[in-house]
Amino acid sequence: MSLLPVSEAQARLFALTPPLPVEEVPVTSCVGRWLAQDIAAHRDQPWADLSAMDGYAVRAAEWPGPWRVTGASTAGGYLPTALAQGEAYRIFTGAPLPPGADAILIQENAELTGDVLRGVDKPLTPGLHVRATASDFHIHQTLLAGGAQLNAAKIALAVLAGHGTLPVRKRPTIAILSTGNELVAPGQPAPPGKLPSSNAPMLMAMLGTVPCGILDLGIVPDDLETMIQAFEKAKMADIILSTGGASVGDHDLVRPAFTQAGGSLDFWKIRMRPGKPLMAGKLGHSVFLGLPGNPVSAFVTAMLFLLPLVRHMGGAASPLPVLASARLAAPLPATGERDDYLRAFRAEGGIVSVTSQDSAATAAMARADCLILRRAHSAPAKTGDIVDILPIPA
Ligand SMILES: Nc1nc2c(c(=O)[nH]1)N[C@H]1C(S)=C(S)[C@@H](COP(=O)(O)OP(=O)(O)OC[C@H]3O[C@@H](n4cnc5c(N)ncnc54)[C@H](O)[C@@H]3O)O[C@H]1N2
Ligand code: MOO
Repeated sequence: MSLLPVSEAQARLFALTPPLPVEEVPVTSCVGRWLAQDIAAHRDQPWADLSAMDGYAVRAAEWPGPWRVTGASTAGGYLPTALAQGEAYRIFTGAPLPPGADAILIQENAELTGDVLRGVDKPLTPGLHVRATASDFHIHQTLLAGGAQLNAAKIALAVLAGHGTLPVRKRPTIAILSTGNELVAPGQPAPPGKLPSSNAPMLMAMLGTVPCGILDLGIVPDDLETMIQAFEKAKMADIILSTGGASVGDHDLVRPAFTQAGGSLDFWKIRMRPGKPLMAGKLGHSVFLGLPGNPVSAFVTAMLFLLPLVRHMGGAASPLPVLASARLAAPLPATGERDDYLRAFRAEGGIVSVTSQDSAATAAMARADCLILRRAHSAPAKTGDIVDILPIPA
């Protein structure tokens, strides 16, 4: 079987399923979710000409007064009546200007004797310290595009626009199977021949950065029947995620177990290093993603396939990771048949690749804060060359 280019595999993975259905979610629970449609304003913001400062509402042309203070306007108070000539209103931040007023004399520049007000310092200009009606946004204006990811600022905007809930895509549920006879649960004794299972905790940490629900189905031994049963159980999730058993060895049973459980494989083996044995397919309504067992391979394939799949199912407009550019602090050798995703970190002099690029080298992986993408058949790279990188989310 020839190796599938990464971008083709990503496209085929997304083609296995449309984004999940839409649900209305309270604004306080929307962070990280993707909007299912454009969001328009239900109101003007500000709803009237509002004062930006504490002081006095006046006509700028009447500078420097004197004015007679005949009323007051407060945020949330009665709507002020119109200002007559020579009149000023006491006003506070966020309060509406009385009709006729066009500027705010801040109280630091005001001299008040009884109810007679005079201005000091610089003359007023119309509009000074006034937030004009709808200057932030106006009713019916489209404020947020479908597919945008909701962060704190976008949620604030939606609330001010009049929304209490927002239409977002459902979060995918993910069932994780850690395959391998050699594995023991985290923190358990690992006698010779055994190994703490680190992939599920690592993947759960990565999935903590995207909206989803996780079902850890634990360690599954390399036994065909048990593995088939594990797939049967995992079918309730939107995504079935396995690690290990993806390669060609006698104990690599994930593929046969998946197909015997009724799954249909869409692709296997990607033109990338690490991560070649990655596979994907469909089992019932679930998308199946089989990651290689080596921790570094599982990490890199999760960045390039698992997190993008969650974003795609969650309705993201741009589910793929975004490349950045960086300068190399040291040369890199030519690449071979596969795209290399080198673990690296950003230092003062540029990007430095970690000492070991072995796909089982977890200590080296833990020092990395980015991946350098070196496409297949690239010539050697020199110190100072600009390369593509994928920042690793904190
Ligand atoms: N003859 C060939 N051998 C291999 C090939 C190949 O093309 N021909 N591909 C190699 C590549 S590339 C990779 S990557 C690995 C992937 O193998 P598997 O997905 O079958 O993974 P396992 O053999 O089950 O495990 C590999 C390695 O990772 C450790 N492991 C597994 N699960 C976990 C876990 N949950 N936590 C921590 N560590 C885990 C496992 O003990 C092994 O050391 O295959 C190459 N072989
Ligand atoms: O492609 Mo494997 O993931 O190198 O180690």
